[in-house]
Amino acid sequence: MSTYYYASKRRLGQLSDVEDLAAERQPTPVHENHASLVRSVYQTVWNEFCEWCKQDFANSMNDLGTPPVDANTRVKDAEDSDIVGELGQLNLQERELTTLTDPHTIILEAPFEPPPSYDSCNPVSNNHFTGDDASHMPFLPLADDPSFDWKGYCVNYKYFAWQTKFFDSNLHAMVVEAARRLHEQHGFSYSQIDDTGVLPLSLTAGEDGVLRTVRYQGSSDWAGAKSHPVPAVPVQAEFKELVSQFCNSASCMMGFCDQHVNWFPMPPPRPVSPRMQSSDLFSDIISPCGDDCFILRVPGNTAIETEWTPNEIDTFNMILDYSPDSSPCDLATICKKPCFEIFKRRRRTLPDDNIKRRPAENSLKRPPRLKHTMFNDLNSAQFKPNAPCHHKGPCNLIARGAVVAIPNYVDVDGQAAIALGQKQDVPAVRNVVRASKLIENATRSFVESVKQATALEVKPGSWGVGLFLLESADPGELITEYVGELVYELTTESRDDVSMHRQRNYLFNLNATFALDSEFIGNESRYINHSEDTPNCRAQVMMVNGDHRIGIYAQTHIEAGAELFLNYGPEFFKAT
Ligand SMILES: C[S@@+](CC[C@H](N)C(=O)[O-])C[C@H]1O[C@@H](n2cnc3c(N)ncnc32)[C@H](O)[C@@H]1O
Repeated sequence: MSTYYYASKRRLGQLSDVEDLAAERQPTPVHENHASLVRSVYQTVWNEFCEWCKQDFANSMNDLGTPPVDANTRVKDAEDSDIVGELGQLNLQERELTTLTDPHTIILEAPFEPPPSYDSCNPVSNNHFTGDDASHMPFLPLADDPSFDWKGYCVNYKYFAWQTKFFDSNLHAMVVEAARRLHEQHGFSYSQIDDTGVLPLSLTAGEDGVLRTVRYQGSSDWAGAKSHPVPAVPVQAEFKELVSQFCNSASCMMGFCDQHVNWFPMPPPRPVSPRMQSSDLFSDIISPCGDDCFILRVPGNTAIETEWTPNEIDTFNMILDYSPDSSPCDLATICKKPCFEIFKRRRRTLPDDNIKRRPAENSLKRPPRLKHTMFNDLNSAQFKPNAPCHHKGPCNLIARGAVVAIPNYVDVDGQAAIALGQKQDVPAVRNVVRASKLIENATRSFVESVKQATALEVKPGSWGVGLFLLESADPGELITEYVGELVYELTTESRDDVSMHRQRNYLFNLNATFALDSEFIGNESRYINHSEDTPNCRAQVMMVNGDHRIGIYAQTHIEAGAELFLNYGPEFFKAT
């Protein structure tokens, strides 16, 4: 039996609605079912798009070409006419050919030397957040270098870039146009279209649904690419997504800033298998966490237990999924439950028989290794967020620069944390306002200092390229800021492999989580070479408005024209 569909602005919702309309409206083409109508519309759109593509391509090619040679045009001089005769297509009408020489052969004495390897680096003025690029491998670096351990390098990555989703703007445009027609002309809802499973991209599914990303459709001139369907995403979801694009650093003034907004969200943490059986948990405890500590309540204890709500149980189970070997004392604090109850529940949830004790490191993974090739602020072990600066004029090592953390958490002394919940408290709010003012001033002070920092020159130095001062600097003076990509641990490891091989490294260790890499983007500070004995600069990590930033300061008086040196630290040149 065939089903009839009708061209209607009305949203059909259910297929049965269609039959109710049969008496009122003229039937349009006959189809077997929803899927075949979707297929037919998509086919039409596809054909239209391909036709347009051919035409568009032909137009583009015509735009590139010179006007066709006019058969009546006379080529003026004999030399030119010879060439026209020989090359046929070449239009020399407009060209001035002055000299022509006979072709000759150049015999090379020796093959070309391979060009020296070089580092390209895009100039930037502030840090860019990259995070972790170790999940997919964009390309195999040094693929033509047999001495590069590419197998070792691949271990750093989960998969190749071409295994990730590919965004095809043409396909996207066709799917959107087919959806628009199905919705507007045939009354399909977007989820009905999805349910047929015919279109190659889902319209509504989660973050990747085509309707969510409809604004990325590209700049195609095809008429279909310009007619967007009404987004099916609920307003709240759309709003939530939009808000998430704003910088989550309360003190950052930039919309869509690439340092704070995570455009490529980190994958969620992966569940971890427990390695410790119940008895192992005792070995880490130095002293009981309180009267309810599990080490005081031996098995068989009959103490009355508290009631656990389903929500509390869910939270506990979720924490166990990701951190199954945490001590019951810690979990007691997190879950706000007596420690011995945590211990008992853990034993029930993760029975000892199911726990395989095994070595900490997965044997498939490369063992962790020391990062030898990162330099850092030599005082980083004592790193404390610097206090807000109250001084006038630029920041330097003596008038220590600017500040601290997110304004909502900082009081005027840069010490006491003010909980967000206390914002209604007037003195606290006043402090917050004053603190934000200080932070604003201090940030400006640091940024201005960097802008006004000393003039520099990059040229061949003591080791490859070096950085030179063009005017003198006094001790403590800010010379420049070290900027680059903020990368996570895994990315640091993968980039380290390439750096080690090329023996050129631009990674600056910021803290346990982040490093700054100026291999691909950075400024002139990436060229500062190392000197263990006579460094004339020093690097210092500072908190500026909630971000780690690295100031490069003069350590001694430096004369104009001198090359700058940092002490990279004892680990940098150690071989693995
Ligand atoms: C941050 S970069 C400095 C700029 C580098 N000279 C260049 O040409 O791009 C660090 C790299 O410079 C080289 N380098 C710097 N100081 C050195 C030194 N004292 N001895 C040997 N190599 C040094 C090493 O290759 C090191 O990995």
